[in-house]
Order: sequence, then C-alpha cells, then structure tokens
Amino acid sequence: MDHILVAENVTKTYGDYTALSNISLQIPKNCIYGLLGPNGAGKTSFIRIINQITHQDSGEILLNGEPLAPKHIASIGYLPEERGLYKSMKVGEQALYLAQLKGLSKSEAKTRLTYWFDRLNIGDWWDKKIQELSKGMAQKIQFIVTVLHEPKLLIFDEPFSGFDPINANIIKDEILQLKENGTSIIFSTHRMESVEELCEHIALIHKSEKILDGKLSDIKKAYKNNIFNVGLYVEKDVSAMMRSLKEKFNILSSEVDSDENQLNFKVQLPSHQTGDILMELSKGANINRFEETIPSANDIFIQTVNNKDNGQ
Ligand SMILES: Nc1ncnc2c1ncn2[C@@H]1O[C@H](COP(=O)(O)OP(=O)(O)OP(=O)(O)O)[C@@H](O)[C@H]1O
Repeated sequence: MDHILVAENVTKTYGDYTALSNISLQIPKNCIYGLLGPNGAGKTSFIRIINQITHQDSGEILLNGEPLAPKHIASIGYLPEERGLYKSMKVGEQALYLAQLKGLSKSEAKTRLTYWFDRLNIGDWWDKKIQELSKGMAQKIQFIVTVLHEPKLLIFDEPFSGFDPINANIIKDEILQLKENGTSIIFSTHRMESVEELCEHIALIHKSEKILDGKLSDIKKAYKNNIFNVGLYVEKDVSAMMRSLKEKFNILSSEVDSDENQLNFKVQLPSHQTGDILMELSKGANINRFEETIPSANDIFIQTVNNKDNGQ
C-alpha cells in the first residue's frame, strides 16, 4: 500500500519525561486516519513533530517516501486545537496574510479565498473584524486557511469543537470531499462518534506508546465477542420461555414484557450454539431481531486502554 506518512520508532522526551516511545505508524494515502488516545497520551507531540514545530529525539519520519524536511511544510496543512487569530485585523485582510505565508501569491490567495468564503456561506464576513466573530465563526476562517493551499496531508485536531451541529456537518462534508479529491487526512479527536463516521484507519496511543492500529473494520471484527441482541414475540408464557433459555444459554441481560408477549435479551453464543438457540426459539416464538453486536470505537478505546492499564 502507498503511504503518505511513515513513522519508524519515533521517540520524544521532554527532560526526563518520555512523551512518545518508539512509535511506528503507517498512514495510507487518501484515507482519513484517526489518531486517538487519552489526554496526555502524546498525540499532540506527534503532530507537532510532523509539522516540524518540534523534533523527535530518535526515529525517522518519511513523507511520501522522503525523510521529513522543511520543504515539506508547504505540503502539510495543520488545524491545531488551540487556535489564534489577530483580533484587531479584518477577516479578509488576515486570511490573505495567512494564505501568503503558505506560499500563495496575493491574487491566487484572493481567488481561492473568494471561492471558499462563498462555499461556506461567509462571503459577507470579509470586512468584519476578527473580534466581532463568534468562536464557531472564527473557526470557519481557520478551517479555510488550513485547506487553502491544497496540502497533500491535512491534520485536524478536534476540528468540530465550537461548531453547532449544522456547521459541524458542513465541515464534516468538506473533510469527506477533501478526501474524495485525494487528500490524506490525520484526524485527532476524543469524539468517538466522529471516528465512526469518518475514519477508515485508526491508531490508539496510550502513555506514550502505540497500543493498537489498523483498519477500523478489521479491528471491529477482531473485537467482536459473540454477543447477540435478540427480540422475540412469544405466543404463550413469556417468563417460562425466559427461564428455559437461561438454563441453556449464557443470557447477559433481559427484558420481559408479559403484556405485549415481548422478550428482549442479550446472549453470548459460542459459534456452535447459534444453530441451537435458533432451533429453540423457533419452537414457541417469532424472532423479530437476531443480530450480532459490533463493538463501537468507544468500546474498543475503553477496553484497549483498560486492558493495557491492567497489564493484559
Ligand atoms: N513542551 C512540553 N514540555 C514538557 N512536557 C510536555 C510538553 N508538551 C507536552 N508535554 C507532556 O507530554 C505528554 C503528552 O502531551 P501531548 O500534548 O502530546 O498529549 P495529547 O495526547 O495531545 O493529550 P490531549 O488529548 O490532552 O490533548 C503530557 O504529559 C504533557 O504534559
């Protein structure tokens, strides 16, 4: 597979503290890659190394197959979590200034900014002062300035924080569109529902170490634990049916609604038992739900971090 970024045994220390310990990652091209981990795990330190704001103590980072060097800064766009704009400047003036810092000519910057301001419905903000903008409004400007020079690699740290649900959706669609257009994206967030929606690959960093990485769909398969959600309409005695099932199978939780003859339960079934339970259920019930539970990104995050803390 072709990779936009490869990190090999990257270690970073601050004095006596090791913020990143032998991190190796391979970030595929044209994919949204979730960089996840608890607070203080080392994610921002890693991102700052990619952006050459700081440097690793040892290990190597390759961008598009080449050792990371100052010339690559122009091909990376970074939206940090802590963002600042110069409060007294006007929006358009400041966006033009920041775009030129990224290497665009003034006229090219103006053309692209006009396009993006229209696209995000903020054409009439050009002459506003930054201090007049709300947090979400300022964030739209920051987003535009990050993507404007069409970098090959985009790094978004909590890009949705501060946005209302409608604007968060607009930004989410823009991120998906950038990926469609061939950009590779590193996405760092604590919001696992965004990870579910956007990320094809993830890496989980905990206490300076990488503890999990891979394709999210493969990781989910590996974390499945044979738990099924079952819903039944029972013709006769609902409670008797529940008792009988509990004798034969590992029922983890259940809800009995005798008035509606409805029975819902969660059961753990080793694969040889799925046929057995279906036979049993077909005797006195209509099955209206029988589905294997797929662990969420949230479950996987919590389980992997807890296992690591418990030495498993
Ligand atoms: N400049 C610095 N000097 C000393 N220690 C630092 C410095 N920057 C980060 N650290 C420490 O390194 C560790 C990792 O920090 P980092 O900001 O990379 O974590 P993070 O995974 O981004 O966390 P969060 O999710 O809370 O943003 C923390 O313990 C932090 O205190």
